[in-house]
Amino acid sequence: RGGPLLAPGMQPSGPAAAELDASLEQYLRVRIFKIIVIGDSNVGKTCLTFRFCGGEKTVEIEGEKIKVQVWDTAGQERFRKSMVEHYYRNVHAVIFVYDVTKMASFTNLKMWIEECNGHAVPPFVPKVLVGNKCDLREQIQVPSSVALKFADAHNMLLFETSAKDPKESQNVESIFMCLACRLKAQKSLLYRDMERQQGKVQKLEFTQDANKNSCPC
Ligand SMILES: Nc1nc2c(ncn2[C@@H]2O[C@H](COP(=O)(O)OP(=O)(O)OP(=O)(O)O)[C@@H](O)[C@H]2O)c(=O)[nH]1
Repeated sequence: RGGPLLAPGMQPSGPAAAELDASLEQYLRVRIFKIIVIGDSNVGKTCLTFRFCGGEKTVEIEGEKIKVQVWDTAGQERFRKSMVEHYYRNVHAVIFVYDVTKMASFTNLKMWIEECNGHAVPPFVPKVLVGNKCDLREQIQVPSSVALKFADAHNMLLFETSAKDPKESQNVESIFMCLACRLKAQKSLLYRDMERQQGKVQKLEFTQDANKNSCPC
């Protein structure tokens, strides 16, 4: 990628060819995970996305490079209409965001979940709930206990964080890393399943695989 195109007869040989092969193989092997960020307008979706290295980052999990692509969506209806199909297409994970200082943004989550389900996002697609703006301690309207109950009921993990507080940047990072780990764990199960169908693996080892990925969450 990015290098000159070589005419037939000018192909590199020896170590140069091996290097080219290795980098091509590595390039082709990088899997891309698409994560979308959803929630009311002004809850901090764009700020959270930017905290995660401007929205795209290649991470290494268990020796495998994975490109995590975060799609920031618009909360306002008038901006969403034309784009919404595009956002949900082939999505690998979903992050629902609310503002801990705005109860309405929390109660509206039901509507966002319905929208997500309405776009046929399969149930196995991992979803997490993020309560943003925790730095505004005096203005908190959504108690953690209520959010946790909601997250449990919808089979999601809950993260409370702040996209503005630099001390929380590690926490923001761990939201995306957690999803990347889960996705990688899912994919390796898929690969094992395919190998099993081809008679290469005798038994599926779900627990062992999950442990191997040492997910931070
Ligand atoms: N105090 C505080 N303000 C935040 C935080 N995250 C975002 N903001 C502010 O909240 C406002 C909205 O942030 P955005 O990231 O644009 O929100 P959004 O959800 O992308 O909004 P839409 O694009 O309208 O859907 C901005 O003024 C941000 O500076 C946070 O963690 N703490």
